[in-house]
Amino acid sequence: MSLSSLEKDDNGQPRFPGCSNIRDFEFISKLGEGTFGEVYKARSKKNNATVALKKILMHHEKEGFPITAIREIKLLKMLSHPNILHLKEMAVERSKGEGRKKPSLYMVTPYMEHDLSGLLENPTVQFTEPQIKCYLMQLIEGLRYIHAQNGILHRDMKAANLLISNGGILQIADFGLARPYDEPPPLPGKGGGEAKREYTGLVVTRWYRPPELLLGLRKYTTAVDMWGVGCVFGEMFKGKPLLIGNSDLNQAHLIFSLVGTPTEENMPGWSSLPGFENVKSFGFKRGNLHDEFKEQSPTAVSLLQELLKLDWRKRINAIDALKHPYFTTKPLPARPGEIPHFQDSHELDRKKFRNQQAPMPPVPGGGAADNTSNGGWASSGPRPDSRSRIPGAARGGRPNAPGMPGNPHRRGPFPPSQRDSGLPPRPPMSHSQWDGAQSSRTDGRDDTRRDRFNPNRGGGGGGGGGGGGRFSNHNVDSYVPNYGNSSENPSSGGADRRGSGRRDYRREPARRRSRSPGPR
Ligand SMILES: Nc1ncnc2c1ncn2[C@@H]1O[C@H](COP(=O)(O)OP(=O)(O)OP(=O)(O)O)[C@@H](O)[C@H]1O
Repeated sequence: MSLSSLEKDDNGQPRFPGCSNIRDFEFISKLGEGTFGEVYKARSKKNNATVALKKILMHHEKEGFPITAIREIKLLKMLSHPNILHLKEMAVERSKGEGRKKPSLYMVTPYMEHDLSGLLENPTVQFTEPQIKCYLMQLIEGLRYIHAQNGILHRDMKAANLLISNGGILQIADFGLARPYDEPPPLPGKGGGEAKREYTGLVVTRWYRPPELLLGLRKYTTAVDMWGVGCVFGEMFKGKPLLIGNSDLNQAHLIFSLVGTPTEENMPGWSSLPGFENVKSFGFKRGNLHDEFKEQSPTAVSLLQELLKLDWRKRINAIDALKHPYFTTKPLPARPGEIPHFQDSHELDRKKFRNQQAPMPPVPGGGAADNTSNGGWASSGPRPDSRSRIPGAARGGRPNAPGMPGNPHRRGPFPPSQRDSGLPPRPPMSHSQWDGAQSSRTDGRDDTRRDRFNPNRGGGGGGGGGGGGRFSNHNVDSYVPNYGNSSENPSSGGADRRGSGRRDYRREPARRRSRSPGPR
């Protein structure tokens, strides 16, 4: 196709298929701000559709289009599933009168009213068990599609990357760290299987990072995403992230406190992994998962245990997880259309939620009062039965906050002043960032929160263990990527954009990035 044969836009610029001009959209508000993109709510002037526009940030213009964005676009274009965010098109923004300045690019996706992290933070929202089952099932459906049907690893499973519409549909988003998986897809009854090749270890946000990655396994599998599912599942019950580690070592400690310490029986081969030396002195722990989730049903705890298995080869895969009795035991999963509408809740709304008044008492019949201008229930569907509301899944503030009365598993209707102090911070950043980088985040989990972060507040368990090596017992990671190994150089790919250090690429020397092929 020649340029001259293309349709032209209002400025006489060629209009590529699948690519709009940013002026075709009216910006409404900012939804999110990640390391690699800013996300806005907008309306299409062409068809009035509400969309999300993710601006691809060109931190280092000279180096061209970021590899993470190329990967994300390529994968999202390839995938088509109700539980995977749909990339509708791209939009170009050409700045006027700025000479040869490169245009900005936006990914255009349907607008989703919530992300799971924002929804869990919304004090007016109370999850019911059918609702949790409904979201969890859709999450696993999405993963079965990418793992078993498309051979893709997501590698950044976390609540903030799970988008939820007011129609009750959950979609997996943020494929910036995803990659094709070069092994046979998972098979029924075979857990995660084993990988033959090595991949970069600098993936997955710390709180959702599985034990094998923390211990340095490079031949990892789709089971890394399933661990994240277990963390998200637990988070839906608790109303806050399940394992809030303040360093990689502390993360491992929290994991072992919950599911027990590794042995050659429950995690064969663990003593040969690079991180072994640093955790071997932790001392035996049986794991307190049953206690932590004693209010939940036996089938819920059973599925949680399957997802949070130390042995990645035996960790349940997406195909088998969908067949777990949890989904066929009463209360049954809600149908997406039955879930009530909630006030829009994104990561950036966290600040707003923290300033909100104490929540209204839940309206009869479950769910929560909607305090948006239309007031009350915006739901078109029936409200869930209040009897199916689950213990421990109550909403409104971080449990376990100092001085909090009542059940530690419960997100009770605490006054905002108390909630405010109790929010978990984002996973801490790398040492270099702690040394004074200014953050551009404005979402209430902004980096300034690190000043207030109490390293001993991570939900039980101290660092322990020896320093150095893969882990250290400081409040920062010693887990620094080795840029000497070019085949594994993660620096421009974003592998470390979060996770072990949330390294800020804007601060990486350009010469490192330019050689980088991104995370592998
Ligand atoms: N289609 C969408 N509809 C509504 N909100 C969205 C949409 N896409 C993204 N968001 C919001 O923007 C946030 C960041 O999006 P995304 O994770 O894709 O960007 P990112 O730059 O990779 O962020 P991070 O570095 O924090 O992972 C999401 O958590 C969500 O709150």
